[in-house]
Amino acid sequence: MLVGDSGVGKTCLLVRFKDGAFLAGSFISTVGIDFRNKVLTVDGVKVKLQIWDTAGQERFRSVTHAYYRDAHALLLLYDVTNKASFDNIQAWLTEIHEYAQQDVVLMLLGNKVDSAQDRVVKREDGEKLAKEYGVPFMETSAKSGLNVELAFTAIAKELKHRSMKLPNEPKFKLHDYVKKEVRGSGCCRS
Ligand SMILES: Nc1nc2c(ncn2[C@@H]2O[C@H](COP(=O)(O)OP(=O)(O)OP(=O)(O)O)[C@@H](O)[C@H]2O)c(=O)[nH]1
Repeated sequence: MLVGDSGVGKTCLLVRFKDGAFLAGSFISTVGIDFRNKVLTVDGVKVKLQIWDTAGQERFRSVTHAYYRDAHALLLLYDVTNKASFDNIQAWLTEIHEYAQQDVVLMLLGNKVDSAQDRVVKREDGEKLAKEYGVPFMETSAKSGLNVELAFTAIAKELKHRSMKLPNEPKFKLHDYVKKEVRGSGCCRS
């Protein structure tokens, strides 16, 4: 499930991952909740991800609360060009703590890194916050595609590992895996 303030790029991130495209132009806010499926092959095993895209707007909050309970993983986004969306991360984490399963897989994503000139949230601030809460962290761009595949693959690997629990398989380490992240703005393919 994708969560975070309105306008941080949740729908665009999902569309980039699902269709490999960027929704340029006018911003159409998600109403309530929507989902898309994508099948990934992870270590030779097919994993079907059902990805729920939530509305970031406050007025839909009661709708999204109802979905937290069934989520196996949450991608929590802020927009590196919008300080308020970063400042609200703690409130989102409180909400997640209240409504989601205790062992939910959680990852923090700083999106829109292609907009280097408009950046107001430093990479180190994202890293620091993620470290404080023990959450894996990456910077992404739905516009350029930077780290989008990697973020969803990391989640898929973790979920596959949890569901299969093969005795001889080494433990998958999500925190280590996200170190494959490509740094920079990744500017720009549409
Ligand atoms: N430059 C840039 N713009 C982006 C990126 N991702 C999204 N946007 C733009 O940000 C705006 C909001 O994107 P959405 O994906 O609709 O945001 P959202 O988080 O789904 O918003 P809600 O549905 O209201 O919760 C749109 O105008 C997008 O084109 C990105 O990675 N880079």
